[in-house]
Amino acid sequence: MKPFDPRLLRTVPAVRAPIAALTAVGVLSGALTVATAFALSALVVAVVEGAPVGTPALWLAALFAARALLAAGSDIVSAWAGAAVSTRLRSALLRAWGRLPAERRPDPDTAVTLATSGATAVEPYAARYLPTLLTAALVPGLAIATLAVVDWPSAVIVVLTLPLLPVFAVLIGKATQTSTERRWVALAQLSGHFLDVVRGLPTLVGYGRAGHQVGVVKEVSERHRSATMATLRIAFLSSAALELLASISVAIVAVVVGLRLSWGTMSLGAGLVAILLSPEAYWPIRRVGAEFHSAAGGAVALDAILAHLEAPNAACEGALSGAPVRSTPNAALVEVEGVEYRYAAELAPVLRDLTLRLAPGLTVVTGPSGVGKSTLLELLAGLRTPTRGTVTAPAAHLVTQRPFIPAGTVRAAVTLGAPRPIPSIDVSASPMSRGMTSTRDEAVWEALRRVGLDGVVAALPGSLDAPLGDDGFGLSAGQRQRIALARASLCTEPLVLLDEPTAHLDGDAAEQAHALIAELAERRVVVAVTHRPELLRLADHHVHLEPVHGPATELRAEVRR
Ligand SMILES: Nc1ncnc2c1ncn2[C@@H]1O[C@H](COP(=O)(O)OP(=O)(O)OP(=O)(O)O)[C@@H](O)[C@H]1O
Repeated sequence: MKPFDPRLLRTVPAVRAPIAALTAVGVLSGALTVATAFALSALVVAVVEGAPVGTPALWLAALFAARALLAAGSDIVSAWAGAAVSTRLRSALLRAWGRLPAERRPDPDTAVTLATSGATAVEPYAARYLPTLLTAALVPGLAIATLAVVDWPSAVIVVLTLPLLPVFAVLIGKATQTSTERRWVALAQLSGHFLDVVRGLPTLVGYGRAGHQVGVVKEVSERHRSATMATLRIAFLSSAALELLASISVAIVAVVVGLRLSWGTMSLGAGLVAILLSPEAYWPIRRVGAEFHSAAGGAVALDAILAHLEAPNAACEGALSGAPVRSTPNAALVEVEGVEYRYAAELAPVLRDLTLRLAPGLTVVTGPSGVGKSTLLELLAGLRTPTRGTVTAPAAHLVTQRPFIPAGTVRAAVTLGAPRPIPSIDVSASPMSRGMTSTRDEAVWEALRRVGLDGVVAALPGSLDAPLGDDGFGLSAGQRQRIALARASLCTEPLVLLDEPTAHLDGDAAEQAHALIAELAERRVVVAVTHRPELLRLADHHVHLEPVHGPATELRAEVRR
């Protein structure tokens, strides 16, 4: 954990302006403090000597007002800067992960922690700690230089005692680093575990094991609590230690000034300025110590976030250096050349030495469970990178076994991923006229009609605007599949990949869906993994995968009808 990580300014250039503005505010406020010390001592001297107090009092009031205005302005700028930094880091992370193939993306626990609490934790680091650090590099110099002019012995005392503060701050910082890292690991475990529990809740409830998770979450939370308390203990102790050191140093200056005043070797004005100014030399460094503790979590999070933001570059370099990966032709050509795929280096390959050339039309992929059919679709979609060989494919639209349905309206679920505007389609055959308000809605109704869902949606309150819960809550498995197929019919990608698209459909619904798939295959390359003989009968090409030697899969047959 470095006190200052210049990668933040490099990777998120947008933060430079707010940090510079906050630093300028800090330095200006330091300069005003020096001026206030002079005005205050002039006022006291005037009172003691019975001189007119109007001018110094006016100056003092003006300086106090300016400092109050600056403090308010700095709060506003720092709140804005903090929010801007975390928002930009979050979107940079999501963009970077979106560009990566699935197997290079971080695991969901890490991703959730970094993009939520991680990015938020950087706020105090960027908005408070960094400006304070830069202010602390400038303001003590200003205070010491002024002291040297007004009263050089006081300046010497400050110069000799000031370095003790950073030395102690570094020693305490080392202890904080370990405890902060421990707290961060505990937080990642807590959120990861919580995510797993939420995901598996239906299964846990089904097996009567949900109650047990309460104890597990409690135990992980307890670990997080004790790690947080350890960090807070160090933070409070270190602040107290730095305060004590600074107070002793200021007391030394005050005692020496007092003695010299009593001996008559120093004027009252110079003595007052020395006593008022010397705390200003220590104050910014003490504040750095305090801010460091509130920003320590952010510094660790920032380190992890920047490592993730820099990783995609490394991945791109790997691709350019000749590793076999997917290439994207302009034509709708789909080729798989000598492909091997392993989920992890230590695991046996799932696919091995697979070579395919897929022509326009419907290709049906069959094979026993676990043979690697879904893996093949993910390779064709570019979500996975082959460990050996090449995949050449145009942009693809993938319908997975359990399609994702966003929370929102039926319209949003059907048009997810559809181009804007939706390409015009022939709706003359559509009997559905209710609720048609625009060309986009007409296309949505037509897509729903093709999968036999138009009647169901029209009967819903709000029809296309009917709300759907999280991940399509409220839809049956078959309706979810039909919405995904309707979505596929609106997409324009030249390659359509369907993983068991009609597994949950029977009778008429399956027949309608098969007809739609065959229709899609008239214009594009459609690859469907299925166990249904009805869909196989419609296929132009058939690819059968079989495990041959051990766990690896080889292509057993490619039959052209
Ligand atoms: N994330 C993963 N990590 C490790 N192994 C995996 C992972 N996902 C799948 N596998 C393994 O890869 C093999 C192929 O899985 P895949 O889902 O491609 O099979 P499939 O032919 O589509 O099966 P099904 O017909 O049951 O859907 C299986 O043995 C599976 O256990």
